[in-house]
Amino acid sequence: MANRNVPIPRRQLYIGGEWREPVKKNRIPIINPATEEIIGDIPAATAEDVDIAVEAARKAIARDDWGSTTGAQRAKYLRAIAAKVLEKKSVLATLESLDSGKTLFESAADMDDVAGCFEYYADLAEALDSRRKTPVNLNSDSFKTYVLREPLGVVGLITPWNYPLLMAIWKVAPALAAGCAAILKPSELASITCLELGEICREIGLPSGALSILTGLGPEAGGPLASHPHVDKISFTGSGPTGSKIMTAAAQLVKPVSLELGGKSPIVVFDDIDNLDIAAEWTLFGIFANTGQVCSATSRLIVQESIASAFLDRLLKWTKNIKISDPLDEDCKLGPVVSAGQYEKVLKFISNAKSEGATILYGGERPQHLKKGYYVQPTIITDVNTSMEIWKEEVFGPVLCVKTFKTEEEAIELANDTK
Ligand SMILES: NC(=O)c1ccc[n+]([C@@H]2O[C@H](COP(=O)([O-])OP(=O)(O)OC[C@H]3O[C@@H](n4cnc5c(N)ncnc54)[C@H](O)[C@@H]3O)[C@@H](O)[C@H]2O)c1
Ligand SMILES: C[N+](C)(C)CCCC=O
Ligand code: NA
Repeated sequence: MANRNVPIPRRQLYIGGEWREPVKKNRIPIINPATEEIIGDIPAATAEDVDIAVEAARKAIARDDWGSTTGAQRAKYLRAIAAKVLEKKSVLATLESLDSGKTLFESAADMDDVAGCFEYYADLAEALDSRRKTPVNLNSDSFKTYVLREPLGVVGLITPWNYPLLMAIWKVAPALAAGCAAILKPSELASITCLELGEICREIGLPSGALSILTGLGPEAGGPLASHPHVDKISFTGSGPTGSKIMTAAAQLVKPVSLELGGKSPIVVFDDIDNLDIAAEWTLFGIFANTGQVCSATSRLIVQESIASAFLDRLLKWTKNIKISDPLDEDCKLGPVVSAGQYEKVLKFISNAKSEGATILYGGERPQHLKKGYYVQPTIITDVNTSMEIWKEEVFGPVLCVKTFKTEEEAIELANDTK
């Protein structure tokens, strides 16, 4: 049983290796989506704090204790972070569930992935040393030529709430492995574990300024980071519309940018499948894991007409048995969505689908046994056509839409019918 009373640490911004109150002293409430209660608050960074963090990052790169490290030295820091994450796994997982509504099982698995990711990039950092300077043979006596692999500089990392710590460290770990100085701006909807990463970096003695963590709102903290002239690259994971804004800001400075955005992935089930149960299990996993809040969620089921009825019967039977509860409950399989905004958005998608003529085969509402919390029933929608919003747009919630096909060509065309 999880300890629901894990205290929520009250942190400041993590800048230049220390905790620093935001210049404007503002804070943002932390809401537990399972109870709708305010359980703490996080600091809200603004452009002024971004300036301070960028300065700290530039200093780190100029200092020998970060700027002149070998990959092997940086790998030691990454492995120390991984070990601390595992040591604190139970508390971190509980904090992640309280903040984001993820089931405790999923949060714990995320923490294993976080540690694994730091280990993976530690290996790559070590491997970098022998490749840092590779000669290039130009068949010329007049020139000596090399390829030098160097860190890019200061990198800004802006991340979403669906895997709060995991999506952040998919960027932090490679940036540190490469020897960059990183500034992380996590999502304001779930930042607790990212701030705890700051505490871990302090505990293991990561050189100051190698990583700063600025919590805060997108336009107020993420915006100034993306458009800062001394941030050499932006790496962003989040929604398409925000990605487009980030790319626009970066383009003004011809700044490199990586974007990992949303999706509307298909899962295709053919009638020659050996085991319908396994297909049903993966279909449910694909759309209901993390309450459907996954960029790669398989939100469109495309099933061959001849088995559609039998397959849907099976899906329906299992969907009705999914345990929806507080994510810290044992055996919880479906927690709430992350926020009131996300809850409204998901319900609106469902009501729009209904008005466009689709059938809600199952779900579509708040579960009756839960009076509080941003819970949505696992939902299956049929009688969908390809011009409907539910077929085209990312819901980012526990909502599966279904279409049938006759031929393989038709299945492929439907699968690829996405922007
Ligand atoms: N491709 C992937 O690997 C992947 C992984 C996880 C999530 N996602 C996508 O993320 C989306 C859900 O996440 P979200 O709701 O947090 O996305 P979002 O775009 O609303 O926010 C992502 C981040 O951008 C920040 N932000 C918002 N406006 C900004 C602005 N104007 N300037 C700078 N930063 C700004 C937010 O504060 C947050 O930190 C979904 O579309 C999902 O598919 C993709
Ligand atoms: C592989 N994970 C852990 C499901 C992460 C998916 C990232 C997108 O939301
Ligand atoms: Na939260």
